[in-house]
Parts: sequence; structure tokens; C-alpha cells
Amino acid sequence: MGHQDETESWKARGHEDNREPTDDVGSHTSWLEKHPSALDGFEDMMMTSMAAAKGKKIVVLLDYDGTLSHIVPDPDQAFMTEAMRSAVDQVANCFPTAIISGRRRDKVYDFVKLDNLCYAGSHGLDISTPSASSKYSNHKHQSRTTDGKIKKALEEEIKGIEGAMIEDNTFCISVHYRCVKEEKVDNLKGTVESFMKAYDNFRISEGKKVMEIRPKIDWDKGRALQYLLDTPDFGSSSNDVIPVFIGDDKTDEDAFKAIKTIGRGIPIVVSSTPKETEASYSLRDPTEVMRFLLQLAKWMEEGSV
Ligand SMILES: O=P(O)(O)OC[C@H]1O[C@H](O[C@H]2O[C@H](CO)[C@@H](O)[C@H](O)[C@H]2O)[C@H](O)[C@@H](O)[C@@H]1O
Repeated sequence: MGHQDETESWKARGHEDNREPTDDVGSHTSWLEKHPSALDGFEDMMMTSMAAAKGKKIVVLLDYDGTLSHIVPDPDQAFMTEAMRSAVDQVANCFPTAIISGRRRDKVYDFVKLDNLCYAGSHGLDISTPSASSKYSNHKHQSRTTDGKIKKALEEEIKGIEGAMIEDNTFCISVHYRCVKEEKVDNLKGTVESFMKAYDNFRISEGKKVMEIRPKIDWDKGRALQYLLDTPDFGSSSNDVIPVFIGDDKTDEDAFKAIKTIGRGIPIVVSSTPKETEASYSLRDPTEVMRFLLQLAKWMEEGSV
């Protein structure tokens, strides 16, 4: 199935397009000049990145929602296709690979179901690799996120707002409003913001039609990426690797920034419309992500590295 065909088939099955409101950052053509397609410019991108980092190994880090699965109205139905699973599997057989998601770690695993890669859940607060695991389970903030009290009380608070939904991500909570009527969204946001004022250990970040309630600590997807690169599973030091990170949402920007700080790597944003981003390259949607992953695995198998 071609790219266009697969996208159309997703739409026909009632899934949403991955398109989100466009930031005012000029035309798509001028945006693509600043963030070239990682697919169209694959050979050039790999040549430039490898030349700048001789002898270093590629490692692959991936977001889940909107990157490996299309955005859909029901978060529990955000399945990845078999074709995507196979592409991730092939990449993970070639390079150390991890998924860093806002979701609960076990939930991401249930979607992906691959044992040859590492999983970091709750925006990187819950990481497990064969050699290391970092949980904020003893952290003072933890009890207030995981004892279910906030979720229960918040559910009570927003129960009158039709379509609002809360997802427990263990160390974080997502308040979804994709299915809330436009005119009710501000009401929902205001209700959640004033409720959370009583919990000053938490902050709220905005994702794609979701409010992400996270512990107010110095940890994000960027710190999680750095943590993973420092484990033996990923080379023991960010000095030894070229990190490829692919993500579509605001929290992924922290990982793009971390790659910029390292000074080497391939940060790729998934977006079909121009947006502000720290990423250097782009892909339009999960279907292009899949094609990119297959190309990366092929490149490795053909010995280009
Ligand atoms: O870091 P991620 O893996 O991208 O997780 C971020 C949030 O993703 C999920 O929500 C998003 O995808 C849903 C399914 O397509 C969609 O219904 C929702 O509107 C999106 O915001 C996940 O459900 C959240 O818990 C994550 O925080």
C-alpha cells in the first residue's frame, strides 16, 4: 500500500488525520527548507551525520503517540499497525532502541509488544533497560501521583463535562479533551487548573488536546534520553553515540534540545504542518516514520555504517 493509500485508509476507518493547528511559522515550503524531510534527504542526512561523528554508533529513540501510532479519539485504541511493529522490530535488531512515552510504561509495552527494545514511561520518569532502571518510586512526589487520589478527585471535578477523560499514567495524569465540545474546552481547562492549584508539586503541560499533569521535578524526555545514553545498553556515554530521536509533540522538544546540547544526532519532528521546533529534520506522519525506520534498517544491513 502506498503512502497516500495508507493515509486514506486510516481516514476511511474513522481515524483522525495527524494534522494539528499550525503555528505561524511561514509556508510549508520554507519550513521544509529549515527542517528537511528525513526520507527525501536520507542519504545526505546520514552522510553528514556520520561524517561529523566518525566511529560512533547510532541509537534510536522513539515517541509513541502520533509517531508510531496515528492520533485517534480514544487513547485506548491507539494501536500501531503490524507493518509499523515489523519496522520497529527491524530497527531494534540493528540499533539499541527505546520508546520514551508520556504513557504508563506497561501500557506502551502492551501496544508495542516487542522485547528487543527498552521502554520509558510517564515522560521518562519510569525507565527500564536490561542493565538499569530508574523509577521515581521513592521520590517524595510519587505518593501523590500514584495513590489514585488526584485522579479520583479530578474525575469527580470534571464529571459534568461531556467527553472529558482522565488517563492514569502512573507518575503523570492526562486529562483528554479531544472529544469535548469546543465551547466547553476553556471551562475544562479552568477547572483542572484551579483544582491543581492545591497540588504545588505538580505542573501542567499541554499536549495534543491533552493536559499533562506531571510532577514538578527536573526531569523530562530530554533527561530521560540522556539517562538512557549513559546506560551500557546504549553505549555507556553520549560521547559514544549518534542519537536519532523521533517525536511529534511538545514534550518531545525536550529530547530535541538534549540532542542539540550533545551536539550530535538526528532530531526528527513528525508534523504535516509547519510548527516551531528544535528538530532539524521532519517526517509528515507515522506512515513516513515507518518508511524511515525501514530505510534506516536497510542502510545498516547494507553495511553503509
Ligand atoms: O509521549 P507520547 O507517547 O506521545 O504521549 C503523549 C500523550 O499521548 C496520548 O494522547 C495522545 O494520543 C491519543 C491517541 O491517539 C489521543 O486521543 C490524544 O488526544 C493525544 O493527546 C496519551 O493518551 C496521553 O496519555 C499521553 O500523555
